[in-house]
Amino acid sequence: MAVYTEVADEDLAAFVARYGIGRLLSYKGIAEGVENSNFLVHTEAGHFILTLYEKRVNPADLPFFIGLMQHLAEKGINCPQPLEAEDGSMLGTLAGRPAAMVTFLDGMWVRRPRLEHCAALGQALAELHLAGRDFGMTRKNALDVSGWRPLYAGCEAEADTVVPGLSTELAQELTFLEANWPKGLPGGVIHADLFPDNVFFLGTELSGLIDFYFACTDALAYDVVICINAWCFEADGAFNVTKARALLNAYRKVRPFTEAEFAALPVLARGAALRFLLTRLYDWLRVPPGALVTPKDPTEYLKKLRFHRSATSARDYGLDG
Ligand SMILES: Nc1ncnc2c1ncn2[C@@H]1O[C@H](COP(=O)(O)OP(=O)(O)OP(=O)(O)O)[C@@H](O)[C@H]1O
Ligand SMILES: N[C@@H](CCO)C(=O)O
Repeated sequence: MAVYTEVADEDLAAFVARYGIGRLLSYKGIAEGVENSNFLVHTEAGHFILTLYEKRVNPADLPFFIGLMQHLAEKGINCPQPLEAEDGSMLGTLAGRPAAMVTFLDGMWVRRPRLEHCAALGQALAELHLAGRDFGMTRKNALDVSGWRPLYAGCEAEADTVVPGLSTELAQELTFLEANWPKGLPGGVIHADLFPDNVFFLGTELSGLIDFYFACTDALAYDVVICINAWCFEADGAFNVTKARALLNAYRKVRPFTEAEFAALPVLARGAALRFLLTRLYDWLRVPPGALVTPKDPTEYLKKLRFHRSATSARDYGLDG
C-alpha cells in the first residue's frame, strides 16, 4: 500500500478547489509505490494525481523535483506536469504534509520488458538528459559514491544474516569503488530510479516517465547503467546482452557516449548495483513486524554486482565501439 496519510473528504475538496479544475467528483488511494501517498483524483476537468510527500522526502528538495517536472514537460518529455494553484504555487499542504497535484499519464508499466521496450527506454532516457541540459537548478545525489559508506555502516553488522560473507564482500566492493569511481564524466540532470515501474507504455510505445523523487545532478552515464541493471537482467538473474545493446544503441543515437563514458561503463554499473543493493539491504534489515510493504530483494542486486565485476569493457554490454 502507499497511502500513509489519510485525508478527510472536505479537506481534499478544499485543496482541489485551489486549482481551477472544477469540482471534486471522486478519488481513491493508489496501492502502488512505497515512498509517498498517492491518490487518483477525478474532477470536472479530468483525472489528476495528488501526492502527499512522506517522511523520506526532504521538503527542501521539493522545489527541485517540481521545477524539474515542469521544465521537462515544457520541453516535450512525457512526464507529470505539476498544476499551478490559483495563487501561483505548485506546492501546498494537505493533512499536515507537503502536497502537489500533477497531470495523469495514460499507460501501464511492463512487468517483463522486451527488446523493443528496452530500446524505447534508451531513447527516452537520452531525450530526458538532453531536455535537462538547460534546467537551472541542481541537487546533489545523496546516494552517490560518498553516500554508500554510511549506508553500509548501517547494515554491516547484520549483512551476513542475509547472505553469509556479505559484509566482507560489500566492504571490499566499497573500497574498490571509492578508489576507482570515475570523475569528470558528462553530467546533468538524471532520473536515478528509472525502473520499469516508473515507465508507462501503451503497447510498445513509451507514454510516460514518472517518479522524479530521486532525480539529481550526476554523471549521465550513471543513469544509463541504473537502467541496464533494472531492465536487462532476466527473472532468473541472467544478463541479457541483446537487451543491453538495444538500450545503449537507442540511447547513443540521441546522445552519443564519450570515450570516457564508454570505458567507465563496467565500473559505473558496479556502483549502480551496489547503490540499490545497499538501500534494499538497509530496508530489508529494518522491516517492521506486520509491515504492509514488502521490501525488495537485496540479493537480486548482489547477483547483478557480481556480473559487473566480471565485465571488462563496454563489449560485455553489447557495444563494439
Ligand atoms: N502522473 C501519473 N499518472 C498516472 N499514474 C501515476 C502518476 N504518478 C503516479 N502514478 C501511479 O501511482 C503509483 C505510485 O507512484 P510513484 O511510483 O511516483 O510512487 P512512490 O511512492 O514515489 O513510489 P516508489 O516506491 O516507486 O518511489 C504508480 O505506480 C502509478 O500507478
Ligand atoms: N527502484 C528502487 C526502489 C524505490 O525507488 C528499487 O527497486 O530498489
